Amino acid sequence: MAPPAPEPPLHVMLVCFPGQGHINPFLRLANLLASHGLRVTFTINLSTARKMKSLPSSQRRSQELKLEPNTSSSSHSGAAVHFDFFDDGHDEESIKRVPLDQLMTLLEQTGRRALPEMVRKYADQGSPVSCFVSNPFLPWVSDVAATLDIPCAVLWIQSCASFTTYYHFHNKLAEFPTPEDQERDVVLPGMPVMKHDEIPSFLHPTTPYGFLATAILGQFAHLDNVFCVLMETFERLEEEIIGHVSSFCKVRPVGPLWLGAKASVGPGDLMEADDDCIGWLDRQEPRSVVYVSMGSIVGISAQQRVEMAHGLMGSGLPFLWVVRPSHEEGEDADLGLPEGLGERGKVVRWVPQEAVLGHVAVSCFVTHCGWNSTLEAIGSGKPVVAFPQWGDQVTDAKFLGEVFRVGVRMGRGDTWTKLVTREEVERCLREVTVGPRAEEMRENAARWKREAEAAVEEGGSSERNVREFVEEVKKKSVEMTRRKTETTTL
Ligand SMILES: O=c1ccn([C@@H]2O[C@H](COP(=O)(O)OP(=O)(O)O[C@H]3O[C@H](CO)[C@@H](O)[C@H](O)[C@H]3O)[C@@H](O)[C@H]2O)c(=O)[nH]1
Repeated sequence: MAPPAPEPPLHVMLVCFPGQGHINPFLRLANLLASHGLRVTFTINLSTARKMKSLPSSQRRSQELKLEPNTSSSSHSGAAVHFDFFDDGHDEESIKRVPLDQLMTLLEQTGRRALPEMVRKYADQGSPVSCFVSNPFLPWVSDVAATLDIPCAVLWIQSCASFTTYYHFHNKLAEFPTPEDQERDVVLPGMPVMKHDEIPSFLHPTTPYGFLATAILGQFAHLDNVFCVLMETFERLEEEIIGHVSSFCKVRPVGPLWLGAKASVGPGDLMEADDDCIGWLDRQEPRSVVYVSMGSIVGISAQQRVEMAHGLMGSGLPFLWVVRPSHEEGEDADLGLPEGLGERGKVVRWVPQEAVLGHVAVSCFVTHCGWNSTLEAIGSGKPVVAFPQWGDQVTDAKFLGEVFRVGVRMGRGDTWTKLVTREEVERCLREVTVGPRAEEMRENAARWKREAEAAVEEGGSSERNVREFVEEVKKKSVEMTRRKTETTTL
């Protein structure tokens, strides 16, 4: 008699929002789950996927479309990361012109139709979807999952501090700044007191991005639909806050995903990296270079670029600066940087950031404090100059400076309109590199690096949480199959 056919691996479908800050942690989670023997389907809108795949395979970090998991075990037949895309009716160029609020609606309309079709397709292929992992900007995914009777988790890709702040705001559990009292402090359990410009700025009454608050808060209205919140953080980093959040919500800190996933993240970069930046770093003295990057979305004004340039030059330190024109200026606009800038520094449009931060030549990181960059700095043990612009970045900056104690904050208030002068840039750079607290910041950064590595090692808190999540998905899958069998036989 022929042996029974092997069971297909559990199948988890990750639904990602089209932004670099989302794609990176989602791809990292995809790799990680596949290394635990799951089949993972990474789903995103087609026009974004085209940009991800079009990158040259020679690029240092973004290798070719990665279909095999980073696993040493061969026992998980069929386990891998697969890609599947839903058509949003746009191409790579036209999607860039869709305003963010309209993009949200477009993704919901096209995604709501496409996901059930994909689920049917996989069931027909003998690889039914056992679990969805949704994105905080796509709260409707958990509705779709509920309609299909498939369990759904969410990957929260910002800090637990931001999570609890949004939660308390959504549920009206604390006092927040109001139009009448714009400078009110915010007091939340397990958190240091936050000033009005330290809460995620979308929650402030003066924000021009109210629709983003609505989108993010949508996740909290759907929290009952998800059986667990995977979080891109680690227990030691936000111990007290995670402890408090665990009293009202099932959270599993699984980060830093970039350290845990170990492998390259696949074809995630939406921009092409400079070919020579690592070679350039190799030619610099150890612990000498200032690395400057404002992530994938933030563009600083032309005037601010000039101040930054003079501040960098005035510091006398070599620098690697990732800078692009702002969205309003357009991709091809001239950066208008002062002459002589190239003598001590290298100006590029995109780098393989993990490799840059891990390079021995880099001494500190001037960052906008997106949560991915924050965790990449923490996991690389580099002190920071925090230059937040909006959203969770201002909260992350507070934690980097005052709680993790690995840096200083540059500029306060509305940095969109207020200029941070060249003198201020220089002063902050001096403070983190040679100032009286520089050594202490370096030691703290080195300690956080060790903590981050310990969290993702075998038996570490994040590694354990991933394993327990996989077990939970298995149990839920068995329950789901039993429920469906009972329904069919009735
Ligand atoms: O030259 C570069 C610049 C950036 N990166 C990567 O791009 C990602 C950027 O992510 P992040 O640091 O989080 O910044 P944003 O792209 O600005 O992220 C958005 O999404 C994040 C997650 O929700 C939020 O925390 C931020 O506030 C929001 O701006 C990181 O993984 C970086 O390693 C590169 O690889 N090369």
